Amino acid sequence: MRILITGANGMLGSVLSKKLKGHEVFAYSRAELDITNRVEIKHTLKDIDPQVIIHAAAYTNVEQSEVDPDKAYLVNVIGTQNLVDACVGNNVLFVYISSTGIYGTKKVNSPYNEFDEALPTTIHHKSKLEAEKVVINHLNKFLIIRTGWLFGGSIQKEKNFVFKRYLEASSKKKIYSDPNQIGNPTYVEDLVDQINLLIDKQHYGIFNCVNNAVNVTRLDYVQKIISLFELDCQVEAAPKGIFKRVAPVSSNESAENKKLDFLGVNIMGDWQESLQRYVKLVRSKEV
Ligand SMILES: NC(=O)C1=CN([C@@H]2O[C@H](COP(=O)(O)OP(=O)(O)OC[C@H]3O[C@@H](n4cnc5c(N)ncnc54)[C@H](OP(=O)(O)O)[C@@H]3O)[C@@H](O)[C@H]2O)C=CC1
Ligand SMILES: Cc1cn([C@H]2C[C@H](O)[C@@H](COP(=O)(O)OP(=O)(O)O[C@H]3O[C@@H](C)C(=O)[C@@H](O)[C@H]3O)O2)c(=O)[nH]c1=O
Repeated sequence: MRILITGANGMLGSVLSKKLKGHEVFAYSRAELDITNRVEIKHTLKDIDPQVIIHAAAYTNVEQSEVDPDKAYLVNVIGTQNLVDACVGNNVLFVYISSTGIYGTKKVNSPYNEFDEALPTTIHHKSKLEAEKVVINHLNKFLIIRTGWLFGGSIQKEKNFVFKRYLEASSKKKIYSDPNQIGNPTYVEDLVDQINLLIDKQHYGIFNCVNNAVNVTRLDYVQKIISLFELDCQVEAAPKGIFKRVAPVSSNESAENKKLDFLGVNIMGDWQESLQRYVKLVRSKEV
């Protein structure tokens, strides 16, 4: 299949670009294809005539989106609209990468599923939900993938939470992490396999796609990262106020893959096992 990938320089996009072997992949970084450039989008899609578009480009700075909402809406909503408009009338499968952060704050400590209403609380997550609506309202062949707390890929990527914690703990005896926010640390390699399976099996619609994690806090996550790197550093619960955020991010970004389970196609494994595989790669300098 001819697959076009946006955001190819990002944490997810770069792994998608490498891993979707067996397909004819056309991967574009921002420098090669800016999704806010409507004319460029139109020409590229006409030239490539893709059968699948995996749209992994986004403005992902949650904090900065509160300060500059126009930037978030321009890239995330209008950028998606530009791609969608160029697909209308073509028989292309559009895969949009969204976030479990869109569910908001209604549930306190139980995971969100696809039948929960999305009530986002931050500009970033509002922009992600608006983009979902653009896809749903204009296309009939789409996959919306709601994921969260991604890790993996090159250690140089800005969004690489795992490697950043490794660097921090390498130079300190004690670090802090948030004991109040829960979510599902999710390995990009697993996510790519899951997306590939959904495409192969011709499933369409909205899917939560996260690694299996029950009531896992950022503190649990960072403790596990540091223990897998075998660093001599204590990870303690951050006192209130240490991680002051501009964005009112939900303290519950956790989710379950209910629809994948119903359909018998959930191949997302346990987060700790996936994290172990990734840390092993980082330690052997393979990424
Ligand atoms: N990281 C996470 O924990 C989560 C991510 N997601 C979603 O997954 C997807 C991938 O995110 P992730 O890889 O982690 O994030 P990254 O920030 O690593 O990647 C996003 C990529 O989008 C590119 N981009 C930004 N603006 C434009 C533009 N105008 N035109 C083209 N490309 C652009 C960036 O380019 P450049 O490199 O030049 O800045 C970057 O490479 C996104 O849709 C994100 O919302 C969802 C939930 C959690
Ligand atoms: C630095 C640090 C942060 N934290 C906490 C504070 C804060 O809640 C959070 C910040 O991490 P991030 O910057 O990765 O968080 P954030 O940008 O909010 O991460 C997100 O990415 C976007 C794209 C999404 O869609 C979200 O759903 C989410 O997965 O982690 C720790 O617990 N320990 C630490 O050492």
